[in-house]
Amino acid sequence: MKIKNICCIGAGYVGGPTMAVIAQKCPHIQVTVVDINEKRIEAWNDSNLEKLPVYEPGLDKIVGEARGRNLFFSTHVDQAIDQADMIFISVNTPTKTYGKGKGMAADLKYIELCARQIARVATSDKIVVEKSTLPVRTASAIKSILDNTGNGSKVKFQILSNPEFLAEGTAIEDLLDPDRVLIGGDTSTSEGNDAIESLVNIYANWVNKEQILTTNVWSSELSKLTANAFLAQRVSSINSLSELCEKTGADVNEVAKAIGMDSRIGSKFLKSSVGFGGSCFQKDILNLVYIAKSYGLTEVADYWEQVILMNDHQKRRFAHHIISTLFNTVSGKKIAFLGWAFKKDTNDTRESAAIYVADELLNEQSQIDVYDPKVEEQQMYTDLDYLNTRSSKDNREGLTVHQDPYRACENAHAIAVLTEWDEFKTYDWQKLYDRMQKPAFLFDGRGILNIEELENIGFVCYKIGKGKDL
Ligand SMILES: NC(=O)c1ccc[n+]([C@@H]2O[C@H](COP(=O)([O-])OP(=O)(O)OC[C@H]3O[C@@H](n4cnc5c(N)ncnc54)[C@H](O)[C@@H]3O)[C@@H](O)[C@H]2O)c1
Ligand SMILES: O=c1ccn([C@@H]2O[C@H](COP(=O)(O)OP(=O)(O)O[C@H]3O[C@H](CO)[C@@H](O)[C@H](O)[C@H]3O)[C@@H](O)[C@H]2O)c(=O)[nH]1
Repeated sequence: MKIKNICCIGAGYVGGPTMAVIAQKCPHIQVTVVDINEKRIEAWNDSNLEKLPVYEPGLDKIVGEARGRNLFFSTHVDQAIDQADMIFISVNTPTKTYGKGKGMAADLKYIELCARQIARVATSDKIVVEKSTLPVRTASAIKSILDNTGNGSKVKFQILSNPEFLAEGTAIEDLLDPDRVLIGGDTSTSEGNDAIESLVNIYANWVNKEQILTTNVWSSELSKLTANAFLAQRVSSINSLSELCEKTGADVNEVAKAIGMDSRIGSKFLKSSVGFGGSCFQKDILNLVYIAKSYGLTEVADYWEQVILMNDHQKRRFAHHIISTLFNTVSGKKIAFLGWAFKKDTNDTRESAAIYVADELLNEQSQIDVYDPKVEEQQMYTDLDYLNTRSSKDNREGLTVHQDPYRACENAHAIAVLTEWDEFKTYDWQKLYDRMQKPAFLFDGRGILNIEELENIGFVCYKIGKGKDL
């Protein structure tokens, strides 16, 4: 089947950039991205490309090129579903916050709503593509809803799994030049194979066929969770060793370089940090743990859960190190945060380590002053309020947001680097030092600053994973 019209449900961090790239690379296909969030759609349609709801390097240019030509953002979900030959579901699948599986399982209510809506609205055959990250075997639930509700008896549906592997901050490069594209489908029927081929042909407009991998649906669904678990495991592994480095006089960056040069290990994802964040790693590993438990695989579940426990420890450890270094009290002391996003080059803050470190320090009655080049003030308060640790009013009193890093650091007792934004390396650190309380402490949670230079200025420095010479 030659696809002419695509609908994507969910205009978020995945739906927006992914569809923008498909539209740019396939001018012959009309792509409509729909969302129930009117504000988000308005922002995607803003004539000022700096106001797009997702910040990603290079995204503005691609949206500018394709929008209005064959890329559209709309709130008319039913209409877009009905017109499409292929529907991507790219809605959020957060960790459940209630009921059975609370705190572990993926909440699939948005996925189910989409499936029911497609079944209700569709009047012609559709290929439905799972773009969201889903527990293994979700496709069978979607198929059952599609086949048994609405027009399901008259209209034929094929379900594909096409998980997205882009990382935020590099989404456009990842989409334009992916390591692989994974497509899972019903390989046992000719209709299933035709559907797979339709999607392969879309990606083949810019991705080499050798990099487009086709599998059965369950392998595809499980590979996504597995990839994230392996990546996060590397970060937790190196973070666990950062603590040992600090005790023994080793330097975690040197250790990472030394082991990463072994081609069997590889050098990527070995950067020790204040802990991984982002909307995916924690959620997807918890989901994997939940699935393993639900099959009675206790050892498998415990093995992967440790990746999360290590990450929680790393965030807490960083906050406690700040407190103990500042003479065991931060009450009334001003701590400047450089960075709030979960990594550089994104405005996304979901599960950012900064939120948890701030929460620990606010519990100790510290005053926090934050500067982040891309995160909006309101988002930081929403992140803290979401934890439900204290009142909104207390969060606003405890945390102040600045537009200027030098103002954020003025009179601070300490600076903590929580995100690895490149601009932090270019600051006039002497000027920052001069404006701070003394001793001026610096906690580099991302290992990006030149500690020797900062110590020469007079800073008392802590760099994650760097032990003192014994
Ligand atoms: N963020 C990433 O880097 C990333 C990468 C790969 C995969 N994923 C996966 O992709 C999925 C989406 O993630 P995201 O970060 O884009 O989420 P997001 O929260 O940024 O976007 C999801 C959007 O879906 C919309 N939505 C929810 N229900 C809807 C409905 N019934 N009809 C129309 N719109 C609806 C929401 O309003 C929201 O705008 C998740 O499953 C996630 O795990 C995310
Ligand atoms: O060596 C490293 C690498 C990453 N991180 C941290 O790990 C988190 C996640 O980073 P990254 O994986 O680069 O960003 P995400 O956007 O969360 O992307 C991950 O999650 C996505 C959602 O599922 C997947 O699509 C991607 O392939 C996967 O990399 C961030 O806090 C990083 O700072 C480290 O601390 N050290």
